[in-house]
Amino acid sequence: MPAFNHKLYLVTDQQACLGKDFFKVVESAVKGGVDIVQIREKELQEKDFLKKTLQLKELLDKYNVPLIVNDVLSVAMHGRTAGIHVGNSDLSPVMIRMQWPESVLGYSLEHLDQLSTSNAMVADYIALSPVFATPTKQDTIIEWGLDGIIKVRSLTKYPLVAIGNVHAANAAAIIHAGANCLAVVSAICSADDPEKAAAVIRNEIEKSI
Ligand SMILES: Cc1ncc(COP(=O)(O)OP(=O)(O)O)c(N)n1
Ligand SMILES: Cc1nc(C(=O)O)sc1CCOP(=O)(O)O
Ligand SMILES: [Mg+2]
Repeated sequence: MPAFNHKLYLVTDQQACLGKDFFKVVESAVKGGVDIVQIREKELQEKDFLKKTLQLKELLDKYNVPLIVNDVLSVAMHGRTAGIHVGNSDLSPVMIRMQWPESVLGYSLEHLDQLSTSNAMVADYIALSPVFATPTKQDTIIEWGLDGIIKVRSLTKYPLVAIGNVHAANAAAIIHAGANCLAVVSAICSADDPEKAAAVIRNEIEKSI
């Protein structure tokens, strides 16, 4: 199982880029301090998803930043990416681990009782889904909040990724509560200056660990 030592995780969203060039947004975010990227495409057919993934991987390889694919195992594997993120409506982490043992595998935790399942156990990191409610993804079940992070932290040593309405102003509190990594969509993708936005969040993280 690869170590997951990342701190600032960009989850891409073409729409959230608000018309800015997708690849420039990602490159700027990496220059600002993003150290892992997930490509999340809900509208693209598999062929186009793979094409965009390969293009993004070529860019990220120059910075030695790993690329994770959301949901689609075939794209993640054919794109020779670092791994995959799945939630509870996707192919299960247990099935993925059997087919792709060396992948970086992320799993979304939506209930406390999922923490002791084999799906959580085979993952490399656990995403608190969502830490705060967000307009970017509305089909969520709970809101972990800071108390939820503290609770999950007390029960597991797995790396915890906080996602959902994460931005510069709450970054320090989320890290202090016990998250290892912050995952961000709109606070970086929708910023006028994604490099600066990433740098400010990264600085908050570094000050808080
Ligand atoms: C880092 C990270 N955390 C959580 C999610 C959400 O995954 P999931 O619950 O499968 O929902 P979708 O992203 O597929 O809508 C994520 N993608 N990344
Ligand atoms: C992709 C995603 N997954 C979530 C989850 O709760 O599992 S929330 C989310 C979107 C997070 O966007 P923003 O940083 O703009 O709030
Ligand atoms: Mg999913």
